[in-house]
Amino acid sequence: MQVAKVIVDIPAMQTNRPFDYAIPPEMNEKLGKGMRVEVPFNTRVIQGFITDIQDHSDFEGELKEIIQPLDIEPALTEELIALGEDMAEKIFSYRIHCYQTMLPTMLKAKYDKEIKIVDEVSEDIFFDLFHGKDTLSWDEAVSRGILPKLIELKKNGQIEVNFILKNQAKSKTVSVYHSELAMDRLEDEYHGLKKSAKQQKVLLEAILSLNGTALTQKEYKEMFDISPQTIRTGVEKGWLKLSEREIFRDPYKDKDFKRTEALPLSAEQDEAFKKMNQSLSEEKHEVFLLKGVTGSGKTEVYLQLIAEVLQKGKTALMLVPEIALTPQMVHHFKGRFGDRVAVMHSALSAGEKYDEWRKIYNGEADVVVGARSSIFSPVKNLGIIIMDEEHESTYKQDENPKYHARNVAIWRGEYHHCPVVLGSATPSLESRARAQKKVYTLVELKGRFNQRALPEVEVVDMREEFKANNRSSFSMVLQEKIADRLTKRQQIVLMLNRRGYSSFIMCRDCGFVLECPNCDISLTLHMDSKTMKCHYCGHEEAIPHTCPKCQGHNFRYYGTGTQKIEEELQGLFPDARILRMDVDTTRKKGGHEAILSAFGRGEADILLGTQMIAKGLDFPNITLVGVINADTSLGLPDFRASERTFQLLTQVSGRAGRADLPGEVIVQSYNPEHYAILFAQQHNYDGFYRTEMSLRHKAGYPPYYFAALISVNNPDEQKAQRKIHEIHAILKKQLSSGTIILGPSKGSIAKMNNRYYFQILVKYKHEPNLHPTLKKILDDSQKENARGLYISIDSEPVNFF
Ligand SMILES: Nc1ncnc2c1ncn2[C@@H]1O[C@H](COP(=O)(O)OP(=O)(O)OP(=O)(O)O)[C@@H](O)[C@H]1O
Ligand SMILES: [Zn+2]
Ligand SMILES: [Zn+2]
Repeated sequence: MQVAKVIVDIPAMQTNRPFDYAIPPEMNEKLGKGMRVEVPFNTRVIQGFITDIQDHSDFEGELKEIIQPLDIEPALTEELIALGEDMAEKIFSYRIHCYQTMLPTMLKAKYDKEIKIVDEVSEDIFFDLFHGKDTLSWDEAVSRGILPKLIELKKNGQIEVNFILKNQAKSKTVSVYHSELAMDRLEDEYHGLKKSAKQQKVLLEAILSLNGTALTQKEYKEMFDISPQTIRTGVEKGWLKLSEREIFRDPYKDKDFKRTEALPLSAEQDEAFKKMNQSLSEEKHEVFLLKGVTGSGKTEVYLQLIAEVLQKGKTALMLVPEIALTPQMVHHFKGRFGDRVAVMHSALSAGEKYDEWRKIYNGEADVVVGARSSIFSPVKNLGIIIMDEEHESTYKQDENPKYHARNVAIWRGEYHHCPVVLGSATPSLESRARAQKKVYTLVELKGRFNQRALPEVEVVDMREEFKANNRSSFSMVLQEKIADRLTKRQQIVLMLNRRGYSSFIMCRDCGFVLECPNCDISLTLHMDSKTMKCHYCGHEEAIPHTCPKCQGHNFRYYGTGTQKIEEELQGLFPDARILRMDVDTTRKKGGHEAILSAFGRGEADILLGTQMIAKGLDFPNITLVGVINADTSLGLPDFRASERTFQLLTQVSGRAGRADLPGEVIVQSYNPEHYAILFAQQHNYDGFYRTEMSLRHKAGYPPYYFAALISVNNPDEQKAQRKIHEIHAILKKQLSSGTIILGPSKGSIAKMNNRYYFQILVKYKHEPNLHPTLKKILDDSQKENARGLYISIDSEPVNFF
């Protein structure tokens, strides 16, 4: 009898191990590891993943039988099965959660499926199994009990399974407006307008700058503040044409990518390349920290390493922070490797993501470029894993399973005996410290490509500006430099640092601040929708006109949003063409790309945005970068605040002067003597690293200590509190004296979605007892879990107090 080990879909400690199921005789030799199956569990029928197949079971009682397979080929590779097992253990997660995270949404959803013949089959099969048709519905195959036969056919590559999208027939389009008029015709219209036709002027300017690009009404509103009414006027006057645009569209699908060839490497690039290529040819697992200043040409080194890997018939995984999946990045990879590249980005629909996943699964793509979750791509025969901007906190998933893509990358690199390259101009302290200890191999690119100079950085003391009666958000020197670049027709990037920063309103009379009724935070003001929103639970309400507490009418609006800054900037420079990039203007699919491409084409003089503009941009004409407020991220109650600020300033400064024209950076600050700002000014990563390390050492923070954050939440504040004290007592008893237990304290947000949060932070250097103790706590709390008490453990918290 064949026995399948199955991880069932019940996320609980007791079920966090494989259960044995008998494989019914007709499915003998057909089922395989990684396939999903339906199994009976207690009185229910649930799904599960087969993790192994054996010929006996140690289970004493009578084994239940597998009901039916849910796949006709494995959804998970053997590698991913093993990875999920290790991962669950390390991060205190459930194996079922880890496995589910690895799969594209499409596979998990309840779509109708059909089986299609894709290669020649025998007459018997065609007539008996498929009843003389090319396709067969999944449900029919199940009810006729022929899945085992189909598994065989799938193995031979004769059939494939397709999802039937219910809404496929429905149009997935939105209305967009574009202009088909020639430039000079539009110019004529523009000059023919009456002085009073202000809105129409704005519209024509926008149309001119868009150069035929089609936008939705909403995009017009958000990018240019043009009302739907004005759009209608534009249509009536024949300036704009209405058409339909697909919403779910792979923005890169129809593009032709110009093929590029490998560029001759600089001496420094070549040296770095050779070092890493060494472990490629030795098929050795080694983790490299590629520390290369902004503009040093890391991308070309990545491309050439990947080319080597492909030459050897292997595959490559290239991770980038989501936001860096710009057309530029995609161009680099598609341009060099063509159709062999699968790009996984959030702009794809579930169906398109599944298509890319399948391309990878079937080995039709051998280079995968994608954000965090693509670290689980089912690539076989990996030759290299590269993680660009390795310091980015988006590589850590905040929700369960709380994994860090860097750790997963290293695990997979070990599995495949291949190198892992962590690249950054501003490596995380953790990685830099590991390189120091020779756990990682440090490879450096110290200069910019072509010996271009790093930009000159000037720090402006905003307290002095205030004293000198300058109430504007822009210092005098920044205003001068902007004016200068505008006349020289060079481009400017302005960053508003809004980390941990939001707009809210306060009553001037009594100090009342509007808070979320469900959470313990103030509501954020959104001018575009004219509402107050909670960023945690989504609660939304109208902007109040009277104070609920004192009935006053004098509200003060706090938090200078990008929108307000834009208005101020436009006031100072009425002729400047400004593109704004923030959460509001990029929310929709492709918004990010549209803005950046427009800027790249020179359709605007100034790109004004939040920290999302700091990364990856490589535009030759940017000669001035301004940071409007360097300090907001310093004030955060987060031990990484200085590190984040240093990284952000260094990254954004790095956008200036990347080509022939030299760059300049103006950093405005109220703490101009802060070391994070000074080291960023001097482009002195090593100095920052040393200073910050000694501070972390004194304070007992990572990377000197490891940390684990245990958090408890319950709708009843007292229950949650009681539990956290219980846990505290256990930890005190079990852990050694060298380990620091902080708390219990209220969560960083004490109340979220009507649940109360309490937490304990454990800091340790070597604590063999921690893992078993925490596992036991989780185990014992299972029964309570059912009553709405949640315990969660983050083994590598990114944010804590
Ligand atoms: N070998 C080369 N030959 C010609 N141009 C190169 C070469 N290497 C890099 N460049 C050019 O130098 C510029 C900077 O390179 P790249 O964008 O890769 O920098 P980076 O190290 O990724 O910087 P950042 O960390 O700021 O993103 C790019 O315009 C790139 O095209
Ligand atoms: Zn809320
Ligand atoms: Zn009031």
